[in-house]
Order: sequence, then structure tokens, then C-alpha cells
Amino acid sequence: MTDTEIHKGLAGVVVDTTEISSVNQQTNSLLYRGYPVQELAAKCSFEQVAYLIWHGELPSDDELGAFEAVERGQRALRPEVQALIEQTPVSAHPMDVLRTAVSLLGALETRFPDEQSDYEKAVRLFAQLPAIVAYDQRQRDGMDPIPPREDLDYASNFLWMTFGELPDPVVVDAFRQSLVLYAEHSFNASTFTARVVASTLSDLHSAVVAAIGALKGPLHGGANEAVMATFAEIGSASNVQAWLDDALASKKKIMGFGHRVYKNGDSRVPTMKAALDTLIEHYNRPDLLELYTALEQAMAAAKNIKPNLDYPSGPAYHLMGFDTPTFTPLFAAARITGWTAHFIEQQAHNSLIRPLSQYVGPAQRAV
Ligand SMILES: CC(=O)SCCNC(=O)CCNC(=O)[C@H](O)C(C)(C)COP(=O)(O)OP(=O)(O)OC[C@H]1O[C@@H](n2cnc3c(N)ncnc32)[C@H](O)[C@@H]1OP(=O)(O)O
Ligand SMILES: O=C([O-])CC(=O)C(=O)O
Repeated sequence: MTDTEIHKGLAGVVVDTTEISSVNQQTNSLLYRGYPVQELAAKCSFEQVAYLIWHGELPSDDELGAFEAVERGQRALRPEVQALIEQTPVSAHPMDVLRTAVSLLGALETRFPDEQSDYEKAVRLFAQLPAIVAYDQRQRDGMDPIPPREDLDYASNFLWMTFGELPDPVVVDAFRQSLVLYAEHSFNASTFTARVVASTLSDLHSAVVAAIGALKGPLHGGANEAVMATFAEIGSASNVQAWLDDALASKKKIMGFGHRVYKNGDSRVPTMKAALDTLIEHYNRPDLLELYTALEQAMAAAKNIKPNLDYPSGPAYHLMGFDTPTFTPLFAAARITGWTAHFIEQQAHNSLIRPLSQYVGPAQRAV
């Protein structure tokens, strides 16, 4: 290989093929297995989309029923994981709790017979994550866990286990849409991390633990909670311009704006913004809309940089009642579908991921 050009951050590098999703830079579009994400968000349950991501086709009624039965049957918080959450200081970040819980679940998997496939492990994790995320938030507020309900769909049950009540259908629907939008996004940093781990022929839980670590950073999934921290710091729409001038003068990155692939707007934002608008109306929070719009407009004027999905998702999760540090675990609970589909795809056509580097340290010398 003679190409010694350095592609910092692998920007613009195509490292492999995938059949799972396509992010199109030219048209700012996103397809899961060929279906536009906006249509999936409008018409499908999160379970249907999860099935699509893993199987490549939307489920028939029978297939969906069987899939839902398996998912609903595995939702309970395992006692070992409950004990882990209770031993962890409430000051721990929920992404650290989630990462540690998935690591423990990976160790517990050895109890299952060897013939459990990675797909079965993926569906089990998919079913298990909401109870962890929900109880972790409840524990911080000094509350007991709420057992799952098998009569509820995934999104409704997640909210039920977190809040102990079923919110208005518009809230459940906004939550469902956010999960669909967050589910999959080709070779983003956390998914690529999962594929690197998969490429060494390591196990699925190790790949998910690593992916959670990558998602936590504020340049990736951590941005949804950082958006809410920004809103809290700014306070109200009238403070936006002064705050932004200061932040840009000190070379700060404004969280929830910009994207490595989409340079003219994130394909998922219009759908999530519409869901946020519904929530703003439902909870009567025009002040939040004013702040949202003022920062979006000021960023467009100052830098011509548009919001990414984390920008509308942060305030949407806030209005639903999630505490801010729980936002990124919600992203992880949705992305478990994409991560594990990529794990399976990587191992089915594996080549060890091991790029080269150009050495720029001292020349050879004697000790
Ligand atoms: C669901 C997701 O994970 S989406 C991503 C969530 N992350 C965020 O919201 C964090 C804030 N955004 C960012 O840091 C960046 O936009 C990233 C990391 C997402 C993408 O970064 P890159 O593709 O490397 O963009 P890049 O750094 O080349 O940006 C180009 C220019 O825009 C600027 N820029 C990009 N995003 C931002 C931002 N959010 N705030 C301020 N300036 C920005 C860069 O400073 C750079 O300016 P320069 O040319 O004067 O140096
Ligand atoms: O694709 C990316 O780089 C980040 C992103 O939007 C995602 O993972 O959803």
C-alpha cells in the first residue's frame, strides 16, 4: 500500500460496506434497510423498526407477535443488576451505570447454554436496558424500581417503569419517535467502536460496553444532555446572543449543532422537532421554544451550522420528565439495535480492523 495520506478522524474514508442503513450526505437522507427514517417514525412501532434493523425486512403480524413475546418476557430487572445499581453512588453518571450493568449482564450470559446466538443476546439486551435506565433515574430520586408490564409496548413500558404512570398518548408517541430516530446511523463513532471490538472476534456484550463508552462523549451521544445544560446556562431567549458571542469567542463547540456527515442539516431533525413542538404545546412551554429558536437562529447567523438530532431530543426528553443525565442512556437504549446489528454484520464478513499510523516521534536512538 503506497497511500500515506493521513485521514484525521477517518473523515471521508469508506472503511467497509453495510446493508443496515445509509446516510446520504448529498440528499441529507437516512434509510434503514432502504426505508426512509421519517416514514418509519410516522408509521411503525419501535419493535417493528428494531426487527427491521436486525432482520432486513419489516415483520409480518405473526413475526411481530413472536418477537414482542420474547422481548416482553425478558424485561425484568435482574436482581444482580438491581444490587449493582444500589451499590453505585448516586453521583455516578448514568452512562457509567449502564456500561457497568451491561458488562455484568455479559458475565451473567455464561449461564445461558452455548447455542444462544448473538441475535438472541441482542434481543435480550434490547429488552433489559429500559429497566436499568428507568431504575437508575428512580434510584437517584430515592424511589423503588417499578416492575415491567407485559401488556404495554416497548415505549409505553419504558415510561411506565420510569414514572409509574402512563403519560398522555402524545408524550408516548414523541418518545417512540425519538427511539426510532436514534436507532441506527451507519458507521458513527460508537457503532464503529462496536465493529472494531467485533472484528477481533470478541463477544457481543464487550462490543456494547465499548460502544456505550464511545457514545458517552459530548461530541457524540453526550450532546443531548449537554444541550439541556446549555439551555439551563443561557436561561432565556433574550440572553442567547450574548451567551453565543462569548462561547464562540472562547472557541467553544455549541452542543447539538454540526455533524460529521450532514453538512446541510440532519435528516432526523424535522421529525424530532415536530415531536418537540407537540410536547411544547402539551406542556405549555412557549419559553422553551423561544430559547430553542433563538439559539438555532443565532448559530445559523454566526456560523451557518445547523442542529443535529441531539438538539430537539434534549428538550423533548426534559419535557417528558427524564432527568438530564438520563438522556444519553435513552439514546443507548435505542442504539442497541444498530450496534448489535453491526456486530453481527461485522462478524459475518470479518476482517480485523487495524489501520496504520505515521510515526512522527524521535528517530531511532540508543538507550
Ligand atoms: C447524534 C450525534 O451524535 S450528532 C453529534 C452530536 N455532537 C454535538 O452536537 C457536538 C457539537 N458538534 C461538534 O463538535 C461537531 O460538529 C462534530 C464533532 C459533531 C462534527 O465535527 P467535524 O465533522 O469534525 O466538524 P469540523 O470540526 O470539521 O467543523 C467544521 C467547522 O465548524 C465548526 N463547528 C462544527 N460544529 C460546531 C459546533 N457545534 N459549534 C461551534 N463550531 C462548530 C468547527 O469549529 C470548524 O470550524 P473551523 O473550520 O473554523 O475550525
Ligand atoms: O453519525 C454520526 O456521526 C453521529 C450521529 O448522528 C449518530 O450516531 O446518530
